[in-house]
Amino acid sequence: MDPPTGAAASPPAPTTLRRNPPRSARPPPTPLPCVKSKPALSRLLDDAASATIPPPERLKVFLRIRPLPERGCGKAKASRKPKQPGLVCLVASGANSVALTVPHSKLVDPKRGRTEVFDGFSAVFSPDSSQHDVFTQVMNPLVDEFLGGKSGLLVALGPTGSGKTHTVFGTPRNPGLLPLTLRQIFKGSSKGVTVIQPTRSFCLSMFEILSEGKGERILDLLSDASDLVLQQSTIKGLKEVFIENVADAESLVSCGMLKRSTAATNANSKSSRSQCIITIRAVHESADVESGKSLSNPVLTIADLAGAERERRTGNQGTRLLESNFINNTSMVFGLCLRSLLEHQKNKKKPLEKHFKNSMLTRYLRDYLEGRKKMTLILNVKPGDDDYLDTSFLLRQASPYMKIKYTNLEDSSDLVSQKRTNVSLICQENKKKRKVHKAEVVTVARKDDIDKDDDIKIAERDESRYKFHTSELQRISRSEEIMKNFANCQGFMDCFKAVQKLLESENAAESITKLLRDKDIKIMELEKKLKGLSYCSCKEIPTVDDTSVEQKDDVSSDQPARKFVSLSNQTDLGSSDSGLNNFHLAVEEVSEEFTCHVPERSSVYSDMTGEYAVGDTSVINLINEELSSEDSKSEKACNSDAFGPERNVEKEITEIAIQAVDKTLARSESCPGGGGVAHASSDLDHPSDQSFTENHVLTCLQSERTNLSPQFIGGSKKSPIEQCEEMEELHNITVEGIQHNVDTREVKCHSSPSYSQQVNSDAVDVSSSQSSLQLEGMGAVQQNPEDLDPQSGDPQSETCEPTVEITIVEHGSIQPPHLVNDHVAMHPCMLNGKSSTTEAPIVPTMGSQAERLPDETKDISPSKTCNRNNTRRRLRPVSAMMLKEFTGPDIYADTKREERVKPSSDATGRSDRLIRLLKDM
Ligand SMILES: Nc1ncnc2c1ncn2[C@@H]1O[C@H](COP(=O)(O)OP(=O)(O)OP(=O)(O)O)[C@@H](O)[C@H]1O
Repeated sequence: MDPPTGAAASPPAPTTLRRNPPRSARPPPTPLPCVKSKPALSRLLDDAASATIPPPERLKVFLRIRPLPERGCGKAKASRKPKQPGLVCLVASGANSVALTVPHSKLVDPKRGRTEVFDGFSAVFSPDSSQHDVFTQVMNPLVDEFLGGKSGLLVALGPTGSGKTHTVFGTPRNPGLLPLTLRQIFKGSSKGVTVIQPTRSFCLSMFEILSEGKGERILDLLSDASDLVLQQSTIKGLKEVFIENVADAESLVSCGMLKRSTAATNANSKSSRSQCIITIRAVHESADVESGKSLSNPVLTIADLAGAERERRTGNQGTRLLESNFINNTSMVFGLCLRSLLEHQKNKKKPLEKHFKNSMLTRYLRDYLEGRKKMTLILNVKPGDDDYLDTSFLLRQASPYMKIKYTNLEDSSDLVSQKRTNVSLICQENKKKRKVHKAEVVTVARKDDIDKDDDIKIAERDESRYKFHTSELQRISRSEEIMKNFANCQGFMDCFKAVQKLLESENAAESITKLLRDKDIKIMELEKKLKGLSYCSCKEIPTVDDTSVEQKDDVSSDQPARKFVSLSNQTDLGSSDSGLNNFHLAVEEVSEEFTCHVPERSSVYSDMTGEYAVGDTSVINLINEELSSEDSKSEKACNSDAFGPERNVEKEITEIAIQAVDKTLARSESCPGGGGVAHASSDLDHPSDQSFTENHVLTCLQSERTNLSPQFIGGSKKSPIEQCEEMEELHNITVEGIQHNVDTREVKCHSSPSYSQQVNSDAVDVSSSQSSLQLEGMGAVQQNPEDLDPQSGDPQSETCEPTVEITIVEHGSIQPPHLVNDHVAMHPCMLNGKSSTTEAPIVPTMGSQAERLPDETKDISPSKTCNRNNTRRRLRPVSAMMLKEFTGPDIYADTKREERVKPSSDATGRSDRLIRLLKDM
């Protein structure tokens, strides 16, 4: 055995001055006796108590200083030089203390050295201490307790290359603590106090915890089995080999050491890469018969931890570096557990942290790390200056562990009862914790599970809680997603609703707009009707105006004459009173219109400007003169007879108009532009023009008969209802008949020269015989085959004149043929010298049908289009007049309306006169 280490074996004292006293190396001051303060009785009791109750056992911490490495040790053989005395930083200053001196290379101020004394160790072994010395002081107490039935643990700590493996295992020549322990076990108690029962056997197991990537694994060093599983503090599947003698045991250990993971580093040629744990379990084959108690199975555990490594020193890379991390982490966790235990013992309020969970080693050694079993630490340090940091770190870290006390050591004699006691103690402690931390339900619940037997339940509970929280988190995240989607959908729905509302509002706006348009249209129609009514009420005979305008359309420059003609019609159909008034208004209107048209005509007909202006003005003057002279007569006649004088006024007005027009024409014939008459007649030569004119007139009648009716009837002084009925019947019948006749004639004019017979037959079918005669006469005159152009087949210009004349005369008065000629000649188209037969029919039809105008008047000068708007509605009364003149007697032939027919008899008379005129022509 090695000689016990002592002060003689320690290196020489450092030469550096101790400027700073050691912190905790000094023993605590002995309390001074206070005789006066305590009575004698109490002092006696204290002494007795101190004598009977030993102080609580503390954690034993031994310090072994390895000798300086020799030259050529490991990979660092070349780099390491033999240490010279005085180059060490750590020396044993006492049996229980060491002095750590800061090397000069580490000093900030080289002149100022600094030495730290670490005291309180159970023993300090100098570099020259033998293995036996270490075993005697470190391992014998543990072996004795083990053999006495108590479990114990020895852990070798220290940086790499500090001699841990050497201390534990040693060499064949210089065996370490484990071989010595085995020898001691089989030898028996060193002191001979306790004799091991022959019935007890021992089992040896050996395994290592090494890193596997970033994890850990347990490897059985005594078997070839696969990885072991750590459950609580028990390793499942660990092989335990019964050892019967020291040789077998040492053989097993030797085999295990061969399997241990080691590697060469810059710090150690055979550096341990794993935590190696050897357990010796004592197995009692029979119970203690005398005591009647089942003997416990103590376990003696020896752990050779891998030393902490500094990367700079080791130069590890790759796998070695991972191993270094694992080693350092395990060492750190081990130290944290001890520190936590120490803190907890110092301050009970501080919870015992569960750092043991962070590594397999600490989990396996939980009972020891939590102070329930005895543990002994042996710190291996290197004294060289180069190892100052490692040494200093270990001393600073592990020196406080010696303060750890064992107050709740388990009864090794009865493991079952000890376990129950432990459980009860832990439960009591947990109850206290529950009372203190009632509010912290979760933490308290977790603290309730300190009992190691409940670890499975804790794990299951944690797992269930984890699953529950995971499911809750998933549910919450799903709910959040749903809410987000719903929010998006809600926003989309809001947008959609807003769009729908917009569409609805747009639709409503459109419908309202349509309604407004309809209302506007209705309002405009009503306004038109109102204007028409007001116009009728003002002039009493609206047809007069229409007639006059129609003539104005035909010949714009002949408006004064047409006014008179219309006025004659008006007086013929209207009342005498209103007729006179309207006559004045018409005269004024004629004068105004004439004045307004003068520039237009002058611009268009430049060669006729002066004459026409003079002629028209003279006509107006003549009309005014005649009106002024005849005004008084008309008023008297109107007052005397409601209907009779109307005829007189009509005749008078007609005569006045004829006279005025005659005068005008007489003047115009004398002018150079008078040739326009013949020219105009030539434009109307074509029979189709006649038919076209009539056709348009009838078309106007069809389209505007509702408007014509009140106007037309308004002049007959009938009740509104009667007038409406009469006019409706009149137009419904006459329009169809005349339309048919005119269409027939139009066709006949272009197709066959014998069309007159057909026309006659149609006329007989539709209208009365009288009207048929008129139509026949017209047709005979218009479409006499003899009058047709021999070349083109078209009727010559002369044949058209009566037709035009008839049209004008039928308006209410008999007019001389020259008036008609003049009427036609005044048409701008004629005056422009356009002799095209296709343009001639435009004269009466320009305003009758707006739809035909664009096609039919493309070649018409702009001056012609100026009057189109006015000519539209002013042809209607003319047609109406014609209808009344030609069809009135036939329509009113009904016996029930004999009285109504009476007024039409006058028209019949006029028709007769018209026919006679035609015949005369
Ligand atoms: N007290 C001692 N007397 C003689 N040699 C020693 C002593 N301590 C250690 N050694 C030698 O130092 C070298 C390293 O020792 P050891 O392998 O035991 O260190 P270690 O702390 O186990 O290192 P690691 O943690 O890397 O395994 C070994 O060759 C060993 O023989």
